[in-house]
Amino acid sequence: MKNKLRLALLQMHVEAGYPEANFAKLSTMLEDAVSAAEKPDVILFPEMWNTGYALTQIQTIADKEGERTKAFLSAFSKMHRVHIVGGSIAELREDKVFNTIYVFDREGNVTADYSKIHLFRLMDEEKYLAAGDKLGTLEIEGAKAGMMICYDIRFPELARKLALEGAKLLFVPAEWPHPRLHHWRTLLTARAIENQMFVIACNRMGSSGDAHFFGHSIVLDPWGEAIAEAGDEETIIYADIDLSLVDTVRSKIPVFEDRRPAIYEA
Ligand SMILES: NC(=O)CCC(=O)C(=O)O
Repeated sequence: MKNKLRLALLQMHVEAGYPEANFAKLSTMLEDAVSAAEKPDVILFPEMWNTGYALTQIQTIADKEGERTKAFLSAFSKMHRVHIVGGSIAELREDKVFNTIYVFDREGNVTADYSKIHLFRLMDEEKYLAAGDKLGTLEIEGAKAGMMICYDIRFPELARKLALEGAKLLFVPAEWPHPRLHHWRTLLTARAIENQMFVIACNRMGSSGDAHFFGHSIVLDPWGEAIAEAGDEETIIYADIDLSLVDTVRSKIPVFEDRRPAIYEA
């Protein structure tokens, strides 16, 4: 297992309803990320980056079976020998639209996928999107990791399940708007502390209609300390992490040995 990983989080503006503009923007930011003095091992970007929340048009603009996204990101990851946790896209599968992450390894293979399982009613997701029904697990350089999408972070039992399955990192693409910056930071920090794992969360920035997205993409270590955090501008943030810190924290405060699930789990 490779313990040291360099992460890049692409905090981008998303043009709601304009996949062409979003593919072009992502392409530019991806090129910037791999041109950095020290190339990243893993790249993450925001939720629904291809369409944004243009939900009334989503059936026509969603990516059919994710084919366009997979062709684009597979070619990029292979060319630049980089892992990609592909934000999430609106993906048309049969007649339903899912909010789906695809993961690519350094050879351009799709190694995992996850469709958001908790739909966020405040943004009308349940009216236009279908929910996934399986856990999001992946491996990066031999390390187990988990995926959750945005609203999913309000469900601590999901993050705990991923940690119990061995995840040392948790990837979270998001489109999380004002006024809930305090919730964003607090929930992500809690997931990192309680599960003693790295949390890597990439939010979009900018506005779409009445929704204003604050960015604040963040990388938290297993102590819950922010080791990189963006402001509200369009930017790329980088973080160098050492996965051995997960074992160090878990041996100092052995939460996973001390659990008493027989008392509090149904
Ligand atoms: N796209 C989302 O799931 C937004 C979640 C959110 O804003 C929240 O407060 O939860």
